[in-house]
Amino acid sequence: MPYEMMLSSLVWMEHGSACFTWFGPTPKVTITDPDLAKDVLSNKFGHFEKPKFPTLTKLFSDSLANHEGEKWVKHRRILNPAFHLEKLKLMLPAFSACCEELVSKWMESLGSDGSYEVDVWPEMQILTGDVISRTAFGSSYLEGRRIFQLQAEQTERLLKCMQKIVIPGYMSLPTKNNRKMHQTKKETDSILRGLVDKRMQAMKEGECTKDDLLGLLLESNMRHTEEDGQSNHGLTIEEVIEECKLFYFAGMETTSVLLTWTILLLSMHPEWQDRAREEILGLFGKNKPEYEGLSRLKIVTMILYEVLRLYPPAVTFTRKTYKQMEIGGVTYPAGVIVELPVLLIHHDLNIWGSDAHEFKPDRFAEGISKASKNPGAFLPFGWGPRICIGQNFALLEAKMALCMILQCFKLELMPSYTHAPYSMPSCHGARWRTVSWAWCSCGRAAGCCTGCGGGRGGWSWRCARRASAARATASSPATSGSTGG
Ligand code: HEM
Repeated sequence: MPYEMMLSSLVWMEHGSACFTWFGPTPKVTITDPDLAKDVLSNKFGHFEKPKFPTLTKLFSDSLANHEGEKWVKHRRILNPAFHLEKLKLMLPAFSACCEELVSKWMESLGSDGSYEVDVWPEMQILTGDVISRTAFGSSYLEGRRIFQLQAEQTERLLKCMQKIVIPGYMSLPTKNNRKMHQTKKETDSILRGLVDKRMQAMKEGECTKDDLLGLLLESNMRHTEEDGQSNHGLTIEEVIEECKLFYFAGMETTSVLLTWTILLLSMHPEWQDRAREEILGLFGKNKPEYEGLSRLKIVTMILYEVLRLYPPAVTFTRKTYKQMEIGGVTYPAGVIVELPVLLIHHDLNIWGSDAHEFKPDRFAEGISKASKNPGAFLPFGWGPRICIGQNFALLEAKMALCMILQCFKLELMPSYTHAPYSMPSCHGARWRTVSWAWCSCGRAAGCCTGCGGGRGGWSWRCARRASAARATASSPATSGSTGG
């Protein structure tokens, strides 16, 4: 675990809800009071910004997640409608097509005893990568898949040189790794440009649907060109390309981590698995889930919230003071990093009770606001103006996947699974954060991915210390006669 994170963690235990450390030469305050965290995230006076890493932004995605000020407002305004419920409903067939592929693959893999050992995390990464490909690129989703592979490779390479990235100019040196990263960016941009050009042509000829994410972004581009030719009103093609890349980074890894933990926890808590399945079969039987039914799922929603509380895919958020600013009675100068460790807020015994570390979906029975002593202490998707734009997308996708899996399979935990969760830089996708937190809910292990050499990066929860992912047994009720539905 990087030293500063260990230090933050220890200092926090010793000194309470705000503690001070250094991030290299930059002062850092870690705030665990949810009300103060929400003050920071709501950014009422515009005094906070996201910490900046221009070289990384250029190599990965210069998009909504990095923009500030008017540019952010413009991009958020254009992207928001793509995630409205009406649009999400149109994306449901893409969600279910991807889940159907997964379920069929598992079915075909069943052995003579009617069961199949599943390495859950990679399976969920493929699923959520496919969902992004299909919802972003519609019928061109197979070409989209290649982008997803390239983005994953790019992340792996970045993690390799993470320790050196703080050396000024390091990323401009012609090292093998750096050259490869520039090549990968070029290849990604060129595939995306090809997809965009093809789609623009089809849209001009009135051939093509505008209901996938790419279609919606291009519509904004076309409107701007047709109406007044001013770049203020729509996205340029380059901006569309950058936003498409962001969907992979922001939407793939996070949702796969949510689904992986959900499957793991349902395997560990068969009583909740049975309750979820009962609800699902009651609403849909063996039919394909539709939107109205998905929005009525109560038990499944409670389970997903509890998983997001215990293992939030984004474990910490960071901001930087842009001007002098007071937080909780302390005045900070410009340039201080403010870290908001959501993971710790979600496990605070004073807020969630003495069972805070346990899986108890019942705490969400009366909704988020009644789940703890502080209604604002549940922040898996962030808060304020920069709250996750894809939260409804992610929850709908997760519900669809769970429904279709539990309709067909009973999940059991493999005896070889070791429960030793720790946060780690995400090797197969990215949520880039400047600093992070390593902490273990079971108190047995904390550390970061030795394969990547640790360092700063995107962090997500990893579920087993030894295996690359946890394994679960899936057995088809149809063939094994077990209680699957
Ligand atoms: C379980 C799944 C997800 C989780 C836990 C999650 C979490 C988050 C969090 C915590 C933030 C705010 C970060 C901050 O304030 O620094 C965020 C922002 C964002 N998320 Fe998600 N996310 C998820 C899924 C998705 C999906 C599926 C998409 C898109 C397809 C997406 C797109 C974005 C974007 C574009 C932003 C930046 C918003 C802005 O800066 O205005 N996310 N996400």
